[in-house]
Amino acid sequence: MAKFSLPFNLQQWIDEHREQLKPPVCNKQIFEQDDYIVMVVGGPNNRSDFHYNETPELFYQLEGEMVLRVVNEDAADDIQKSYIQLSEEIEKSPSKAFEFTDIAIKAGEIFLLPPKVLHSPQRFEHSVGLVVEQKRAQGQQDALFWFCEGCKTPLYNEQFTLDNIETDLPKVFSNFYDNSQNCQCKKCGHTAKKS
Ligand SMILES: N/C(C(=O)O)=C(/C=C\C=O)C(=O)O
Ligand SMILES: [Fe+2]
Repeated sequence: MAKFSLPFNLQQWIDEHREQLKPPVCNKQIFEQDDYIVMVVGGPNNRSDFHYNETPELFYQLEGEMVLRVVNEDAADDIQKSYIQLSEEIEKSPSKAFEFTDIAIKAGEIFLLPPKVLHSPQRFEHSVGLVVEQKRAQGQQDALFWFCEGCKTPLYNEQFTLDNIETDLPKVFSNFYDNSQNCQCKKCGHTAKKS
């Protein structure tokens, strides 16, 4: 027989787990069963990366406000690009600056991010949101990208298999920050700092 947890009070769950929503990502999964990845995410988080996800992400902001910074290289461009397309473009034009748009998501608002749109969640103090993602299919890979804060050109990216959404992202953060060559912009010399 399938195992499932009985309905519970989400606000009470949040109140009991608030202290566990810690940077850099501040996320905690609320179900063990993993057909969907359902997370509560607090703030302030500490993220300068952009997430590439082959599947959609649903954001429902419960308390306070967050900003989802998305990459829009060029308004006329299709922003749902595969990892291969993105990395080929970066290889072809490594000094091309990317552009970003900030999407504010306020308490009570819901937002569905399409697959393959590079996004960087910026979460503020005293904010809490619910995020729902799909369990990744076999062979499907996520990636994290960093762009120079000075000249907006690509600094580093890494593909990875997402098995555990609480622990897999910080491992890639370390791969980026622990190598000073990744963090130094070859175009303008600005260095990304872990805050
Ligand atoms: N939506 C994400 C994301 O990284 O894509 C968040 C956090 C953890 C999930 O991976 C977020 O919204 O803060
Ligand atoms: Fe994401």
